[in-house]
Amino acid sequence: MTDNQAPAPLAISMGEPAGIGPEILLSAWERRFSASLPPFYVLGDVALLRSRANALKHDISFAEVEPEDAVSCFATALPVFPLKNTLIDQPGVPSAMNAAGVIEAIERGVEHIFAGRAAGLVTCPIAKKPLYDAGFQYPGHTEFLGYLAQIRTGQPALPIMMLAGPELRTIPITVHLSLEKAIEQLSTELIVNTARIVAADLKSRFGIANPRLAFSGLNPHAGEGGSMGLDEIEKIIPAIEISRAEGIDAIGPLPADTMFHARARASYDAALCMYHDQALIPAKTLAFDDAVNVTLGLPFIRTSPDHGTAFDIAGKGIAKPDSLIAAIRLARELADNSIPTL
Ligand SMILES: NC(=O)c1ccc[n+]([C@@H]2O[C@H](COP(=O)([O-])OP(=O)(O)OC[C@H]3O[C@@H](n4cnc5c(N)ncnc54)[C@H](O)[C@@H]3O)[C@@H](O)[C@H]2O)c1
Ligand SMILES: N[C@H](C(=O)O)[C@H](O)COP(=O)(O)O
Repeated sequence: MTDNQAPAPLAISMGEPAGIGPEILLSAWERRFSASLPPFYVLGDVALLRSRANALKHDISFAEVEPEDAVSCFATALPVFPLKNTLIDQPGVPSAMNAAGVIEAIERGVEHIFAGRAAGLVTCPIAKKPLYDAGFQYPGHTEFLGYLAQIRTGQPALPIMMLAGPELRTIPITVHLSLEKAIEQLSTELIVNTARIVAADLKSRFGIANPRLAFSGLNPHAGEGGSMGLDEIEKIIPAIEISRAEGIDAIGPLPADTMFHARARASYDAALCMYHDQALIPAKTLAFDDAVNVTLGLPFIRTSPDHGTAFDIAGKGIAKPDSLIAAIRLARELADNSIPTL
């Protein structure tokens, strides 16, 4: 970007076509003025978006564009960068046939960011199963984006999932694994590496000068002194001690059942949790409509709504765009405030 150019727009991948991604995109664009949304373009399939708009009676104009033209047409038409792969339009019925297009949208978003054509990537939800059925090797966006960053920079990436809502930020240290495998994967090294990235990104991207991190226990009552499990003594406490020695303001291990009430939340800026549900249940319970999934540890900005594909309501026109709107706003804020690392 030069001094007299508008900042690059945000790219939004359309996500799973059979889910609510297409319709929340339409609704978000319709609220572009009332919600003061920054310009964005969709990496998607115009025919599918148009057909969903017609079915749901949205009166929307579409413009097939290159990213550079998205800002100028954003006020009057929903800008769409067309994918090479076409997508089947069957709300509520996911198909592995759409996997190539779903993956292409994410890849192109990253390509546009590295080319300076997009300021950040917002991803609409994907369903993991149809992608796995088509041979996709990554648990979700988070790990796939880490891979894409790594092949572009040549640097190893440890992408970290964070759910950020108005009152709580949580990080699952292990993510899309069975509980049994999550416990196996949990290690002092993984906890320490995660804490380093969280502390660094809360400083550089979220403007928190000295982030306070709270670590959960794994077992009931954080192990009750070793009588309900040894993971706290063997893995978590050593990780907290290493983090403190590195200058991170770290507390814990805290019993996970009592660390999310309002008074407890006031004592930290982010909660590092040992497995997926420990982190995502409080985040989504407190702020399902407002929380955003942010990937830390990447050399670019990526946000996403906190919810999934919601097949049960896809195509019905009742999906709320609020979390997507929050994800768009946060991506713009982070892109504008972060120190560029590309
Ligand atoms: N970022 C992502 O890509 C992402 C995130 C979470 C889940 N998923 C995927 O989504 C699929 C479905 O997951 P799930 O059923 O556990 O969760 P979900 O978030 O899709 O749905 C849970 C419940 O919330 C409702 N809901 C979700 N979003 C809504 C919205 N915007 N407005 C109104 N109601 C909404 C749904 O109708 C459903 O009743 C899975 O395949 C999962 O892998 C993807
Ligand atoms: N576990 C996440 C959630 O429920 O919000 C999720 O599936 C998203 O994962 P990716 O952003 O890695 O696709």
